[in-house]
Amino acid sequence: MSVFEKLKHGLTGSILHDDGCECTVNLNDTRGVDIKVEKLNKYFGELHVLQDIDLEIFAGETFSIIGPSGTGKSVLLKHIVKLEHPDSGEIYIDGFPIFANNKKQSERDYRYSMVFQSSALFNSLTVGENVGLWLREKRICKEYKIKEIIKEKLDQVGLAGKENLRTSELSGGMKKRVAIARSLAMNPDLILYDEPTAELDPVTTDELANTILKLKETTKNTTVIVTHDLNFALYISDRIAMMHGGRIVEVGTPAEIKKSQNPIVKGFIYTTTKGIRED
Ligand SMILES: Nc1ncnc2c1ncn2[C@@H]1O[C@H](COP(=O)(O)OP(=O)(O)OP(=O)(O)O)[C@@H](O)[C@H]1O
Repeated sequence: MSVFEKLKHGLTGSILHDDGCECTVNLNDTRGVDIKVEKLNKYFGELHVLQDIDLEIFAGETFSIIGPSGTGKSVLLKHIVKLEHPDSGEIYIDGFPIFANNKKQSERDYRYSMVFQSSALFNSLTVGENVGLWLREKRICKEYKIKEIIKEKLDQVGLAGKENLRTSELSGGMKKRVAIARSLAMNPDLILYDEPTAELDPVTTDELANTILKLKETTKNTTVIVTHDLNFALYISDRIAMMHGGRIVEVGTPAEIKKSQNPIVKGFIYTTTKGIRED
């Protein structure tokens, strides 16, 4: 399977040194990473999709990028995991320029994973097989340990005991949770979600929001979410950036975004919500 195929299925990683524990990678050393985007520009032909993007996402925070359709949110997210390359500018992860230098950053690189809009599960596999796929493929842990990890991750997303269900039997919300459990299997330092609430009904969206909030209590990773679901972003984020026309027009806490006097932000709030959830 090509790297791109793996990424399409939310699988990724950065597999490094053997630390002599029961897994070839020490999965317990998760940290949150700091992301600094500096003067990032991207063109697709004549289309200037990202225009001088400057942004800092702090280690461990849950950060959402909101904005109307076609403003470059997903393209920005793809740059963070190097699925796209900029025409100019740089992204620093923990101070390390990811485009300027291909050398390994330190003795312990960072691990990341992405949850795609479609969940992108393998339908021919069971829930447990989907969650353990990356660990098995990379032979990261012994089989008994992989089973433990699958159980733990399914527990964390509220799917305890569902290992043997066929993926095709699941509802959209359950698929999304399995996709998250699979992303968590490697204990990533950075987890990215592309439109996690797309295709979910309001109740399932609420459940997903609570799952992500609960995960925050037990994981140290940085979380970056691209969404046009403003209520969802306000509910789960530490901070939010609003994108419009390829630019970042506002960055702030949910309370600051709600009170923003920026006409673009006000317009977005007005047109996308029928009543913003109170704190
Ligand atoms: N690989 C590509 N080649 C050409 N144009 C692209 C490519 N990827 C994205 N675009 C264009 O870049 C612009 C921004 O796309 P992007 O997917 O980032 O939007 P978005 O803000 O995430 O909106 P949505 O929620 O609708 O996906 C769009 O006009 C899109 O058509």
